[in-house]
Amino acid sequence: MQNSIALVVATRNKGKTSEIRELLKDFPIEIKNLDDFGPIPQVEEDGDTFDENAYKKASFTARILGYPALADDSGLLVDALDGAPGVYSARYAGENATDEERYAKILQEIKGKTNRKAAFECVISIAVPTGPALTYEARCEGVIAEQPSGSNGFGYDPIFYYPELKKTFAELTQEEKNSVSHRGKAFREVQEEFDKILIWIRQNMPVQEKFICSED
Ligand SMILES: O=P(O)(O)OP(=O)(O)OP(=O)(O)OC[C@H]1O[C@@H](n2cnc3c(O)ncnc32)[C@H](O)[C@@H]1O
Ligand SMILES: [Mg+2]
Repeated sequence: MQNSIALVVATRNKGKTSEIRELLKDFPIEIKNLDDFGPIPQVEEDGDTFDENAYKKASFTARILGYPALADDSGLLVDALDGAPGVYSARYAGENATDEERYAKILQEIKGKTNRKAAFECVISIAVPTGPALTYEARCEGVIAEQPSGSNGFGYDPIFYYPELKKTFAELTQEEKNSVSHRGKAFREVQEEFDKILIWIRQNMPVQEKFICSED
């Protein structure tokens, strides 16, 4: 009998959670969400890079909960806006804005510009409570659509047109999006290294009992 490892997916974004669960579904781990625990203080995502913020979220969660944790920090970079919204993607139109308000602001700002190139970037950090972490990152290139289209996915997906599939990300199924997206690509590396990651977690966890769940 083998014991499996529990891993907390440290995100409050339901769209991301769903994609990440799908990307990790074939692996021998027990995935926990933040909702599985009581109230947890929110991490301030004040880093200058996706790397910094992903590490902050993963290491903070691991430390507070005593489990290995995986965080994703990601965002949209628009060429004609000098890489904005970038690390500010989640709060581009203000803290309480909706996804629609955020992408409407981008459409407004690039109105009339000929260069509509954009990219999504994603950094995954997997951390243990004592601090060490592993990092994976990827990028996906596309263009900003003239108008929003599609209702799948989340965030900026309705305005992110992916030329190879001639659709916006919001017009793709979750499986199709995961097969080409920034998050999907970063997780492909996680998947390839999964055995090594499990060994690394076991070696770096301070207390062995809590994060190992018996399989029945
Ligand atoms: O920090 P957590 O709790 O994970 O959730 P979040 O929504 O705040 O996530 P980020 O801090 O990483 O902010 C990234 C923002 O970029 C956008 N984004 C990231 N990945 C995306 C994707 O695959 N499709 C569309 N928009 C995406 C989306 O609006 C996110 O809110
Ligand atoms: Mg966030």
